[in-house]
Amino acid sequence: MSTLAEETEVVDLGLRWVPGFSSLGPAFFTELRPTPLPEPYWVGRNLSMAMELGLDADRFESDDALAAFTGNARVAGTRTLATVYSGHQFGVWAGQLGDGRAILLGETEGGLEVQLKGSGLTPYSRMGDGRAVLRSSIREFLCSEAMNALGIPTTRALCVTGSDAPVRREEIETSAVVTRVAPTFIRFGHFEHFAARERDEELRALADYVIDRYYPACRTTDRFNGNAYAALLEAVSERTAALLAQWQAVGFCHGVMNTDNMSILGLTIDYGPFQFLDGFDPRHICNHSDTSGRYAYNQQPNVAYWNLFCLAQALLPLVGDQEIAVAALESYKTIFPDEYEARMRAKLGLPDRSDADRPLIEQLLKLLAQEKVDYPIFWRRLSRVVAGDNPDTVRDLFIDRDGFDAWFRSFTERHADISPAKAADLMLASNPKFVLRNHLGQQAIEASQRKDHSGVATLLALLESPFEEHAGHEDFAGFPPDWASTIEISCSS
Ligand SMILES: Nc1ncnc2c1ncn2[C@@H]1O[C@H](COP(=O)(O)OP(=O)(O)OP(=O)(O)O)[C@@H](O)[C@H]1O
Ligand SMILES: [Mg+2]
Repeated sequence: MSTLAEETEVVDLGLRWVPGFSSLGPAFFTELRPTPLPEPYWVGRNLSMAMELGLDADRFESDDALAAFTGNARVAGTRTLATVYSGHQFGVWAGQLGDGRAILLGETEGGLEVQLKGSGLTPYSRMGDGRAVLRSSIREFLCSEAMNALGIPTTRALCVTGSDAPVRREEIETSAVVTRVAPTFIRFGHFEHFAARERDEELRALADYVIDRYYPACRTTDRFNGNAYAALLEAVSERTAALLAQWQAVGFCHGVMNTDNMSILGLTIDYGPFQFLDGFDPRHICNHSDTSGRYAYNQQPNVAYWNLFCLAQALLPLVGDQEIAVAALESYKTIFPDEYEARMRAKLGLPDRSDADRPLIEQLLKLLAQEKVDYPIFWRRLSRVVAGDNPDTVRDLFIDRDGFDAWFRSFTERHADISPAKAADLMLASNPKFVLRNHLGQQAIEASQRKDHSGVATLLALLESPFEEHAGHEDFAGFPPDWASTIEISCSS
């Protein structure tokens, strides 16, 4: 851990910083400096994120930026810190956790927090080394941006820097730092931390901060007799429901839905063992360490609700009434299915809702699951069929042709009164051609490990506009190779 007394180079990135999270006071964090990494190099840079941050493109390419985003130089105007949180991991109370390898640089004037993940030990590192490996940093970098381009709320990623400094996981790997961006990185676990310690004053300060900054409408609501904390719980619950609907519709498995990995803003956070489904298997478990399948794909909506229940428990001292707290979670049960159905309707090219939609979706999912049909390819091909391609391109994905034909007849009947051009447009904008499948990430990672970072840049460019055709890049939109199923992604990162 670098103490504040040590002197490091100071660089000016031309960004203006505001106190943000640090204004909450020292009960919420430890102020400290990142630990430098030797001889850093660029692995990936995201120019569009830099523009959103207000970071000048030339400055972003500079050695100053390389040093700043590795944690090797101090950024003028920042007060770097690691925050404390607790959480439930795999359904069990884990006690104090905290940013064990993430250090907050600060918040920009534009209201975005910038955080370095993998930047060294903190008081919350427990048994860890404070580092992140290149492999997992590239995955986080690419997936953050892929999710954003899919329109799914997420923390963002500005860049990845690497260093040959060794880190020990199952084997020796090299280190990297991913620079993440979000309005706030506050998690359910931050609230659980102060609730578990019965520190109501800090709990209230945190809730007030979150309401004032991110949910101001909770102050003026009539819901729950004007109980702002119940309104906050309801708002978080609704955002989480909408997020989960998007994950399920796109086929995203998070892999570690612990309460410390649940964003108070309903953002996807902590890209560890995540996976986009290849073949559609509702029981798919993407995390090799998740032996019981607690976080299997089809469990995610229920787990999110369970996690919201933990948040409700944490907020109970502020809400003041158990019945109100439970009532504030109630809308999850209607918003999740409604949002999910809306997403699936868009994937099916249906602009308006009908009672026939739910059975149409359910029958399709049953068919897809029966044969583990490739999920992204099915949807993209179906979109192209509505745009004019031969239906056999989809039919050929199924062994049970009769089953598919019966479903396709219902699908065609449902489309009878819909303009094919309109439906095709909706489908091609709802069913991505490019998703960050495990094997694509793996290829880019292996090249980067050989110091060829061009694969990261290529993937980023495709994933930043995943609904475009990108002629000449068909290889990135094809079936996964056989070896893809042997990739094991665990919590080790
Ligand atoms: N290599 C490490 N060194 C120190 N702490 C770690 C390390 N890996 C994980 N942790 C800590 O263990 C806890 C659980 O880790 P988890 O995998 O959920 O998070 P993470 O991937 O480190 O980060 P985040 O949730 O910020 O994306 C967190 O407190 C995290 O900071
Ligand atoms: Mg985490």
